[in-house]
Amino acid sequence: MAAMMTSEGRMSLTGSVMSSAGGSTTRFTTLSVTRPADGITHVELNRPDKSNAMIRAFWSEMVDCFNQIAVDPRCRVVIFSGAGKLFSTGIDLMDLTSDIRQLAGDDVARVSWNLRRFITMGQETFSVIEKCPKPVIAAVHGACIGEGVDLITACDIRLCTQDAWFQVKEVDIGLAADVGTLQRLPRVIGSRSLVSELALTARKMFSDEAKSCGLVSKVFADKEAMMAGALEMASEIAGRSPVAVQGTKINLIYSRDHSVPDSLDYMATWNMSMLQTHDVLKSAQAAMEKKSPADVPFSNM
Ligand SMILES: CC/C=C\C=C\CC(=O)SCCNC(=O)CCNC(=O)[C@H](O)C(C)(C)COP(=O)(O)OP(=O)(O)OC[C@H]1O[C@@H](n2cnc3c(N)ncnc32)[C@H](O)[C@@H]1OP(=O)(O)O
Repeated sequence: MAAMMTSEGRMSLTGSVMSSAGGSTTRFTTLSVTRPADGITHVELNRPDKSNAMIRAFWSEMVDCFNQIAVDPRCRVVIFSGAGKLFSTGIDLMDLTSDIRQLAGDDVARVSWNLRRFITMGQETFSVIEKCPKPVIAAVHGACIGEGVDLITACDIRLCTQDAWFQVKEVDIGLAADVGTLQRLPRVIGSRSLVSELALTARKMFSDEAKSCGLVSKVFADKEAMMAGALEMASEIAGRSPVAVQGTKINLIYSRDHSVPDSLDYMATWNMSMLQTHDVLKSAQAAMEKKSPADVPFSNM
């Protein structure tokens, strides 16, 4: 697959075409996938003229994209952002109404069955981020609404710009959020009271509050500064042992969903093989020699 420099000086995997480890290629219409530096994949929501509203093609493209990233040994960390003036206005409202109207089934059971499949497909769109062992850094500017919040709560790290705002908007369009926010947001920000307030009133939460409640870990002056910060953070992660990094993501998510004893048990089983990696010896030696992990060549995984 050809790699080339974009007009912005980034390394591009031929625009919105992504190659899996096996060499097959997928063309995305709603996502742009580039490689700005070694080990770093940048996935960008790419419908800027429609405020990155999420259409049905986006759902399946997300699944394909993250399943490919999961097995791409060249990718060690992902940055996720939105093209244009804002991150995303959530589900495409035109799509939503036509999808619901066109649901097949000649009685209530069959219509419900198909609606359930539709909802679980929507859920998988964002669950794939969590299932992908590579850490994902969400970089949010401007509005992040509805499904945009579903998306970022499935990411591992969230950054935003000073002008960013977040809105759990679903109650305003007559539904209970059903593709991840109600399940993940309470685990991201500690206060269930705040989660309930945001989800029940659909009020906007601006960047300062997002930082103080822990939804984001850093706020940047503007998008340029945020993307530079995201790239710097991604480089820090990409320079470390992929065995350590991916094991950390997987075990953090496991422990979020299980008891401490169960998680410790899982961890012990995980590391009984992973501790045998060469990366431990290499890293320990580098530490003794006062070298940075970034100076140690770790093979891809
Ligand atoms: C199974 C799953 C079921 C449902 C899940 C739902 C979760 C959700 O996502 S709920 C949230 C839905 N989103 C919204 O309610 C936001 C709608 N958008 C807005 O309110 C505004 O766009 C805005 C954020 C206030 C920004 O306004 P402005 O700066 O004036 O831009 P616009 O002119 O409105 O937008 C530009 C362009 O984009 C189109 N667009 C924006 N958002 C959506 C959207 N969500 N769906 C479809 N289209 C959208 C807008 O129509 C404009 O298009 P033009 O062709 O230029 O008119």
